[in-house]
Amino acid sequence: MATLPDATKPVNATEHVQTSHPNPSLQVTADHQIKMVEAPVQEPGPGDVLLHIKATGVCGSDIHFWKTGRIGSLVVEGDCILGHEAAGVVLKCGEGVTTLRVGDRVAVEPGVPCERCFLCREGRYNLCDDVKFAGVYPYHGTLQRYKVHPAKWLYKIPENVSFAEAALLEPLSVVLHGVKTGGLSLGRPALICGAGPIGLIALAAARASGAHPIVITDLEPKRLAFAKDFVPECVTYQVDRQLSSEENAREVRKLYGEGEYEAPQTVLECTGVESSVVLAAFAVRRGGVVCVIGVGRDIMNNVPFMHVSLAEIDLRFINRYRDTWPAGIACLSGGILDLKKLVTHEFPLEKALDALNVCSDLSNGSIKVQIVDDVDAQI
Ligand SMILES: NC(=O)c1ccc[n+]([C@@H]2O[C@H](COP(=O)([O-])OP(=O)(O)OC[C@H]3O[C@@H](n4cnc5c(N)ncnc54)[C@H](O)[C@@H]3O)[C@@H](O)[C@H]2O)c1
Ligand SMILES: OC[C@H](O)C(O)[C@@H](O)CO
Repeated sequence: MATLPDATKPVNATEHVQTSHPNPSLQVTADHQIKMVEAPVQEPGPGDVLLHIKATGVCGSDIHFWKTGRIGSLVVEGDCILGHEAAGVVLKCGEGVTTLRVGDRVAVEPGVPCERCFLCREGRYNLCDDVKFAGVYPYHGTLQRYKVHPAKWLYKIPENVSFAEAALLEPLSVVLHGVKTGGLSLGRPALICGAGPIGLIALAAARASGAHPIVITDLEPKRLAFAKDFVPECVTYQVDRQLSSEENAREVRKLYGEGEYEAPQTVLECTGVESSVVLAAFAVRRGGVVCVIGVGRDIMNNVPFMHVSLAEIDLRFINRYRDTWPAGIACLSGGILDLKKLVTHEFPLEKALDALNVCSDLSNGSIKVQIVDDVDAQI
């Protein structure tokens, strides 16, 4: 069998090893189709391992890549296997791998940075321009049975963390980076905007951080009902489309009390929608922090910068994560966060198309849809 020097290379059929092992995969095409395709199985190169992917969560970005073919500058220019929220089992180790063994259960950090640029050297590897991110063209993702990944970007998971939970470590990582950047703290009021998977994980993290009170917003009553069931201590606020963002912010503030001191100290914005960012800026107390986690398509021309500057609101942004898996694993394994309820739908790998369809339909109450592969995959 040929050995690949770099397992994260873009796909090139001649560099793949055909085996008799079926490897169903979910691919998106440049012309907005998704299809189940039999993919070749790669051989792990030096420093890499071959994984059996046991669980992958569907992310909103997978739906965007399918429906619109892009997220900002990330464009689907050719066939690409989707999926980046994953966990699996080590099937085979490449040359020089000393940290993992066959049979280890691992969570996947999907972005493999260059480790040479100044940002990588500063430790801000999430901003690396040369990152090879699984499931973002031209790098194949985890919605397949067999996937090669560098051992360095895999984390062993303890027995009390299931594959489904371990696949949640990726969106949890986004939130952990947001929580660190936004600075939630004990007894300080917090606001979470948006009750999708990211907002709900942020809600759980805010509660675990001791923030109090915590209000969460959304437009959808179903999502707010889910939030209330998930974290009963929270207060929910349904954003009123008839009101301006400033008026909605005034209503949100009333939920905390009358004074400026009672207003949220930190807002974690998890919608990526301009009107919600504006609401966040008006709802946060003077001198507070708005951490924008959401990434949307709005140009954000209406963010009230005069108000932001006069109130010295600290507007912060995050892009993915850096060095968050160990803390995420500790949170799940140590019972600090219980995210199991977020997985509302599960599909076998062969039915991955159905999973994406469920995820793209907001009316069915889905939160996190996962694709699991329970077969006994040998190599
Ligand atoms: N910064 C990063 O690295 C990073 C990583 C992952 C996801 N994201 C972004 O985080 C955001 C949330 O991700 P998700 O998976 O939870 O998405 P999602 O679409 O499932 O959830 C967004 C929620 O916001 C709600 N919403 C929409 N408009 C609103 C408004 N005006 N006010 C209040 N709620 C509103 C929606 O009803 C939905 O429940 C997305 O923008 C996503 O792109 C960013
Ligand atoms: O959590 C990571 C995000 O979903 C990714 O950055 C996305 O933009 C690419 O798939």
